[in-house]
Amino acid sequence: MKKCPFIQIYLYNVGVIEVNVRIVKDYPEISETAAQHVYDCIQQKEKITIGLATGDTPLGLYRELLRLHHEHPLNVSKLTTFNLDEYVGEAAESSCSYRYYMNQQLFLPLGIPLAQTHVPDGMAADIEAECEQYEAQMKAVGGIDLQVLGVGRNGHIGFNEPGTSFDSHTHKVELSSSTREANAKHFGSLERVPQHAITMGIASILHAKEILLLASGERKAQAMFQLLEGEVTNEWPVTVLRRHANVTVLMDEEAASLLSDKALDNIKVTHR
Ligand SMILES: O=P(O)(O)OC[C@H]1O[C@](O)(CO)[C@@H](O)[C@@H]1O
Repeated sequence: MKKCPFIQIYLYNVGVIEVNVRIVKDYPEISETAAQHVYDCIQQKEKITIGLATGDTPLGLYRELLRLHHEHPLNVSKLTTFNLDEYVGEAAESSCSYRYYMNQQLFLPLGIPLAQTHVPDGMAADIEAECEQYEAQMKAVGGIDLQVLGVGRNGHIGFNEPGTSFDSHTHKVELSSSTREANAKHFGSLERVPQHAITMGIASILHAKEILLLASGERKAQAMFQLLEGEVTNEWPVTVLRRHANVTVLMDEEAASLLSDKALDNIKVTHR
């Protein structure tokens, strides 16, 4: 991987916390950097479990990862994946489901056997049992090595909306109206967006050994400000990442646009 500035922010008013932050120019650079990191992690390990996200943000990562894979094929037999979330009531065949998204955007072109991929089953007759089983499956493979995350405008991670307990595990959630509105474009209308989803909980996410959060665009600037300069609070679920020992936040200049001079003064630039 080419050497890139690796920036650490120390916010002294909340004790010394270390969040690795990389501010790159724009979305294509986020995608390339993230894909290279994921590719390298897969290459380096004998066996790896990766947590994956949906939404618009990781699309570039998946595209770039496939490009790298086509240049120098990955051994996908050592890869297991777990997705963060799924809509309740959307079948795998529905073009609005996250299973469908993952199959199209990554799994089928990558050639990974689908049995090695996991997405919560939004059609399960017993959603609670499905949530428990999903947690058990993650545990059975030894947990997630690298979790890729996006972030909602309101700071949600996975589908953990503001107010979600930091102790939560995989569970059923009611989606906030802002999240449903943000995702309405994929369903054709707001009415068609499911009211509920299954999501890994915040404790499930924090259990990952490493977390890579991607944030692009001005829409994410407030969440980035809260993450790096606000209080750790479940009103902004993303802020919980400050409690994790190995988080990298990869954002573009627009997503970094609300960071204060004080925070930027505390940035130390090092190199990988
Ligand atoms: O990447 P986007 O489309 O901005 O979405 C951000 C977040 O919102 C979700 O799509 C859920 O609304 C998450 O899966 C994602 O991390």
